[in-house]
Amino acid sequence: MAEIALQDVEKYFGDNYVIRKLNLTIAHKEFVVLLGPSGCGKTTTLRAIAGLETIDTGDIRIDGRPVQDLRPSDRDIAFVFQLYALYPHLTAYDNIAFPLRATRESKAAVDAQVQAVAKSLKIEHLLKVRPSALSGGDMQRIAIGRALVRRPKAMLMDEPIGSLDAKLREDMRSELKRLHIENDSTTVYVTHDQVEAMSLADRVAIMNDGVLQQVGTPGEVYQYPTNLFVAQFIGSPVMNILPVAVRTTGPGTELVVGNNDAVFAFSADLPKHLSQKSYESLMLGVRPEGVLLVPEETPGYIPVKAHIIEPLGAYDIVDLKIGDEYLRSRTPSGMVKRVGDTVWARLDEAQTHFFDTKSGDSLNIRLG
Ligand SMILES: Nc1ncnc2c1ncn2[C@@H]1O[C@H](COP(=O)(O)OP(=O)(O)OP(=O)(O)O)[C@@H](O)[C@H]1O
Repeated sequence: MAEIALQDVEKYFGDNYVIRKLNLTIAHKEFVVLLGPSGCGKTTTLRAIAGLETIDTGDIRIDGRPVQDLRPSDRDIAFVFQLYALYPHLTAYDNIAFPLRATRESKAAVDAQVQAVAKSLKIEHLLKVRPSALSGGDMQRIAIGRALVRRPKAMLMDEPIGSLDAKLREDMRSELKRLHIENDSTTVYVTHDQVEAMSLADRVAIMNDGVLQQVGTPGEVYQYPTNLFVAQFIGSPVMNILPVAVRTTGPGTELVVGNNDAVFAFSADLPKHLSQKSYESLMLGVRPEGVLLVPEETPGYIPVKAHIIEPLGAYDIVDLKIGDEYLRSRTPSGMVKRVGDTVWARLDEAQTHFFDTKSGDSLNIRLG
């Protein structure tokens, strides 16, 4: 069992808060990713759980037991850093076996555990090698092996694959996922890479400026972002955000962009209170896949001009210019032939979001 609970946790460095009123419970066996831009307090949160950093107020509990007064070594938690922190003079085998030295287990028992971890990480052939002769990916496998060998209740990982090249990062992502399934240890993982977060996490906890913004499954944070920050931090290319006004018509509603530069028809009725909001107070959010394009004039679609086309192989990203605003659309590759071409656009109502401009909060209007 290892449930990690943070309650009203706050941390200050001097007068600046780094973590503010953080409430987050990581369930037994859960894989939670702390995601956010550089400096938002992710590492400090992780170090506080590990006991490497004190907190100013609040409570951190592991399996219900307050741990603030426990030393890091008494918390039964393993830590993997971005930089491998291996002992250069020891072989991979001895690096992995290192945490078991203090346990006074027999040589045979230590060997069995090291071999089991090496097998699971597919590094049996590297055990006699010293770190200086290993690639970055292999060094990180050894560092993970050293963390796993103790069978800790919980694993804390701080950007463990951040320094690897793109291909290796992808391989390691799948391996980390498999290892988590095999080992079942509660995992808290820090990254600023949203793709990594989405692919690994049971739940993603998004932080900004020391404040937890939203916690949810990758699907929840992608589909129902709680505010403009989350909406634009999750997803690539980023969600389109533009000021709009809502106009009620006979059969439905219209969304007006700019000075009548584009008027998108909505078949669904939008809540009446939206039409009272002005351009300054209402933001439309729609992901590029929610901006639907067709090459020919079609009822329900409005004409727009292609401004930039980015061919990405599997699909294209097409920027449309609407007055002073831009709207990005994800389209089948080659559908829009040339920059300057007129194409026809409509918004997928089910994929639209509305935000209050001032607070940035989602108005929680779900259509479709
Ligand atoms: N020991 C310290 N003394 C003073 N300020 C600190 C200390 N450690 C961290 N900070 C500051 O606290 C803030 C949060 O740092 P933290 O490392 O937790 O952020 P992060 O989200 O993990 O960022 P990164 O991804 O860049 O590591 C930063 O502004 C950082 O400069």
